[in-house]
Amino acid sequence: MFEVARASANMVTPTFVEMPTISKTVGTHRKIKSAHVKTLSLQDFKNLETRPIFLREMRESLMEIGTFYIKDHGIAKELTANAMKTVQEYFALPLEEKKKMLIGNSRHYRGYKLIGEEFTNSLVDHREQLQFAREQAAVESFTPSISPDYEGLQGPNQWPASTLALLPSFQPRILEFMDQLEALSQCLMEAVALSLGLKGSYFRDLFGAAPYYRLKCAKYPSVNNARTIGCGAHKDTGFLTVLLQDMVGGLQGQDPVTGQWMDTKPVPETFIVTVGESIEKLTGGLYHATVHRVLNNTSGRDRFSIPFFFDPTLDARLPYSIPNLVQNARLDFTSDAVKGTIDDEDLVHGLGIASLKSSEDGWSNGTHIFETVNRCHPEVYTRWYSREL
Ligand SMILES: O=C(O)CCC(=O)C(=O)O
Ligand SMILES: [Fe+2]
Repeated sequence: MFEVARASANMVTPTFVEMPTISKTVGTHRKIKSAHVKTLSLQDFKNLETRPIFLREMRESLMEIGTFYIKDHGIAKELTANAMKTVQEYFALPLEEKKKMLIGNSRHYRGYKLIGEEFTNSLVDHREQLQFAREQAAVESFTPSISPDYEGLQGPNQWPASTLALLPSFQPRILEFMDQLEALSQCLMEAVALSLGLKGSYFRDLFGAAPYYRLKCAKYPSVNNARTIGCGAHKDTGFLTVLLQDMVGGLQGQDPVTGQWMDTKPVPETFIVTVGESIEKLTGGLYHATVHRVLNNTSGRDRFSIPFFFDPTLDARLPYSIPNLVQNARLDFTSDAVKGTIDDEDLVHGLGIASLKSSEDGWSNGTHIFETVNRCHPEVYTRWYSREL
């Protein structure tokens, strides 16, 4: 469906490209007037009077582009600024210090990754990375090549004592930021469910008590060499991504109709929200996972971003698609159930969640996530999971 473009050799600092107004139908449902990424206010979702408008805009954004900005999200400005600051301080540490936290040390795919060690579409991504996930005890019974691989993803993050001594607020700030992003993601998934005409708790039930999430902190150093790319073109693979970026710019999404790249400009006090391939699959393509990339950074300033990837619990089994989704018609979001004023049990379309969990018919979320992280960090697999162990 998409032509996945690569950075061209003469690519320079990105400038905003206003998309031409076009009207074209994609598949059976997608009518695009312009590839404009909307800004939605979470307060409009929380306010029952404005909720129907919010849901309409969310549905439209996810059908047409797959991305929107969220503002008034409830995460304090200071907390977000501190998270960004602590990430910048971490990346400024000497390489020897950062190497104490190498991702390869962790069976749970947590830690630091040097620049030039990740590839997307055979081109090296020009960024340093630091990975976290929910702080949990490891699965004690995990045995490589006997247990499902994905059980190995669960576990603690790396917190080297010397790093914590140098950056005392590092650990609490990261953990607090993940807690807040989890709460925001739960709320957004409730809105996604309602926007699809499902009951509000549809995904919450699917997500289980401990949704699996990952926080990726990235530094894209400013370089003179134009022949690299910050991060190659891809779709996120899971359910929901909530991304914080600084003011440098460089993130682009691909217009699903024209294939043109458009800048996802930094907007202060917002997060960028995208849905991934799992949602695209579950909705039978109704909701679109945006192809995106990060240009090579030649701005003269280092760029930092913090995407948060939110997915169901690792042992969840998911349906191949949600049956009976309304594909075309504009939904009427004014019913009492959508507005949260009555119990929304009656609103369920499709399969009951309980029957899915025990069913062998669905696909394994854990296996899907394991494949994703493993594609990005094969060195962890080689060290901890390979069959020769
Ligand atoms: O750094 C960014 O702005 C985007 C990164 C990204 O798309 C990813 O890591 O999946
Ligand atoms: Fe991405």
